[in-house]
Amino acid sequence: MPSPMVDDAREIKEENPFESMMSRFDRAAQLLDLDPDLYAVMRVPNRELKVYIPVRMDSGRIQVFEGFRVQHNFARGPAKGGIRYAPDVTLDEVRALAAWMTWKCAVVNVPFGGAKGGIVCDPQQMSQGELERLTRRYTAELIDIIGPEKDVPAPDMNTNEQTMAWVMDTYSMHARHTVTAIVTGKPVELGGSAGRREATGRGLLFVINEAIKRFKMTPPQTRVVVQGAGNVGGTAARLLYEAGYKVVAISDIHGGIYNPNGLNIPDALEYLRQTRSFEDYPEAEQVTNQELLELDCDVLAPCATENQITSHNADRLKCKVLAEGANGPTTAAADSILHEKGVFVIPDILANAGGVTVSYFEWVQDRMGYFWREDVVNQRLQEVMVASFNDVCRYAERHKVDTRTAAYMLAIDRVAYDTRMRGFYA
Ligand SMILES: NC(=O)C1=CN([C@@H]2O[C@H](COP(=O)(O)OP(=O)(O)OC[C@H]3O[C@@H](n4cnc5c(N)ncnc54)[C@H](O)[C@@H]3O)[C@@H](O)[C@H]2O)C=CC1
Ligand SMILES: O=C(O)CCC(=O)C(=O)O
Repeated sequence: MPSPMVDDAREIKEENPFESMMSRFDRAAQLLDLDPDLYAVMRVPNRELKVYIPVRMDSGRIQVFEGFRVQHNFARGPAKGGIRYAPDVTLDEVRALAAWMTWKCAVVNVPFGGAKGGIVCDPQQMSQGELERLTRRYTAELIDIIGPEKDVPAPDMNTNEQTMAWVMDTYSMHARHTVTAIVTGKPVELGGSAGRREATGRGLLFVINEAIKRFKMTPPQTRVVVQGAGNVGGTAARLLYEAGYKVVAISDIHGGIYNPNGLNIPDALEYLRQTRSFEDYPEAEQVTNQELLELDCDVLAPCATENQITSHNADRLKCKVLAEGANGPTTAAADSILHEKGVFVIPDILANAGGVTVSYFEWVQDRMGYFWREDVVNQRLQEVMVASFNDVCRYAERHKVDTRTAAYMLAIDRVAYDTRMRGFYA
């Protein structure tokens, strides 16, 4: 038996998202034989900002929250990435998420770099007024480093269209005119794009459609398990259900439900909306999030948070396809286990890139002042997702590497090319 201390040390390292991101980056950089100077530039973030945000709570007292914005890379354009509100956000997590944005934007070839923001808070315990004051003050603290040509925030876990409307309004107050292109994921009525709300889940559907073709399967033959029922998981489950897939399980943070014959997803999501939990949902077995990941299925779509598939449970997965809707749901230590098992991985930086792709469309529409129909947005999203899926698969075949390594290599290659051409590291 390993001593608990040794085991704990390994666990802490394995579950640090920044370590997971860096170990994949290093492997891809090595396989690309990346120039050492470029490696030195690309392995670190461009800028990290830490802010302390005083907020007057409803009680009348001031509470000070810690917040971050990490701008990882600008080589391909303005930095881009969401803002996360959660009690356990750390700087290392935001660093990893910012880097993943750089690689993701490069995989789908949109002209952005990568950034991410986070505030350590528990939004479930805060009123709308407290959240609004927190968001406005955080935006004011970032005002010098964000902007349509600098860094364009978007929603992530526990933030939404309302949060983005507050960011846009605060930025616009400082600019003395309305600046819609400062954020994406806004309400459609305020310059948001049709289809952005569903874009990450829809993008996931498009790449799953491509992946099952490789197994000669059709949607009705394909059993899908979805972890998470928020913007990404809830939307993906609904769209997969509407496309004829058999969605056999879904969960939220408290646990999930399973029916091997398939769930009625719109009904289950409505139940969740009304009762705020899947508990006691009829005609389904209750499962924990750990049990859900190990269910017999064809496609497993972790769409909740990081570190769900680790060296401890990867060998117990039963899926053929792992479609990573969340950022970083799999630790680097689990990669080789999945590879040996022959699981076809659609890595996060490809699988969940539908969100930032439509965010790019939103930024373009805001700058044009001309808005596209939803079917046009969805059609263009499909083109990008299918082309990017094929790019990654071709790259994997040509270089004889797994799909995750291929996605990193493709992304790093593109960012390195632009960095070298600009010459700003010289
Ligand atoms: N919203 C977006 O457009 C994009 C989000 N992502 C990523 O997708 C993931 C989910 O984001 P959203 O759906 O936007 O967040 P959300 O806040 O709308 O939903 C998160 C869902 O995951 C569940 N959850 C949270 N912690 C959990 C845990 N420990 N175990 C099981 N379930 C848990 C929640 O109950 C909720 O159902 C995150 O990793 C995020 O970074 C990636 C690309 C774009
Ligand atoms: O839409 C965006 O700009 C970024 C969404 C996001 O945070 C992500 O893809 O992880």
